[in-house]
Amino acid sequence: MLLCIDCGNTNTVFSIWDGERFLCTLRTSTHHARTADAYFTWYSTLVKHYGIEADITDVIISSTVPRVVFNLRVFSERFFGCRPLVVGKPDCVLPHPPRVDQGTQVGPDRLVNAEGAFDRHGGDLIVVDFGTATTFDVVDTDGAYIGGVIAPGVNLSLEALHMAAAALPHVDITTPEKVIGTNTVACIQSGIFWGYVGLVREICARIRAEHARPMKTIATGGLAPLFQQNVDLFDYLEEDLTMHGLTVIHAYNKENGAR
Ligand SMILES: Nc1ncnc2c1ncn2[C@@H]1O[C@H](COP(=O)(O)OP(=O)(O)O)[C@@H](O)[C@H]1O
Ligand SMILES: CC(C)(COP(=O)(O)O)[C@@H](O)C(=O)NCCC(=O)O
Ligand SMILES: [K+]
Repeated sequence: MLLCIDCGNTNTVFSIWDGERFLCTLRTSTHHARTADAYFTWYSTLVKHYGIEADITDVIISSTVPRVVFNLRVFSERFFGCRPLVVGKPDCVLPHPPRVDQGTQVGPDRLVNAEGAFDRHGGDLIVVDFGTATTFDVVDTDGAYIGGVIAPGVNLSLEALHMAAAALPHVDITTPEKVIGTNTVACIQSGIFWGYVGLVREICARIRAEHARPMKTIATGGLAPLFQQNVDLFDYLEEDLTMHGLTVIHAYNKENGAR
């Protein structure tokens, strides 16, 4: 069985793939100082809790935080006896190499999203990932990642308002019913929610105009469901897109990779 690990700047997600489906999805906060032993204590407790018989033979990691990879490697080697495949490292080959400026280090999560989305939908796609950052990944007709857009994430923007303005409280994001807020919290929620709706619409429209071929949009990431509820922004919402991309890249490396 394959253990897929997606480490974002906020959350680290583990998912066990048995070759046909994901048996479980486990989430913890991302923390570079977490040790291999701490990962295993957390992981084995939850796997036992869910009654899963997991025989892990392979591990694949995508991490937007380079520092966590060391402990995840140790975790994989110590507890499953396998050397993990790490997206972005030279020994991990991609089915569709990205076409970007030379020397650019594309976030591995974005490359994984692109592969996952192309596998499910074919080419000419915009993947919108509502993570710590809100990213737009553009997938060309042949499946290559060809660039995109990085905007500040929803929670990051909320936190920035709170940090910089003495009278503004910390607010949780929701879907406001009205635009005109009649109290401070409602005003902030409206600004962030409708501001992001506008951001997504405008950026997608401009990408489409530049790309010149019809494109599908796919949303993923922790906060994607919030934006799918009331407004028609995306063709598909796929919460497991990054995990699916990891299974695609793993299978490709089994067939074509250096090991
Ligand atoms: N169900 C949820 N409700 C509200 N906020 C969430 C939920 N899931 C994730 N988040 C928040 O959404 C943001 C993005 O989460 P995630 O996609 O896990 O980010 P990353 O991949 O960058 O670690 C984070 O700020 C996280 O706290
Ligand atoms: C843009 C990101 C910070 C998004 O990370 P996330 O929100 O998933 O934690 C990450 O993909 C990254 O560090 N990218 C490197 C630069 C690039 O992709 O061009
Ligand atoms: K992400």
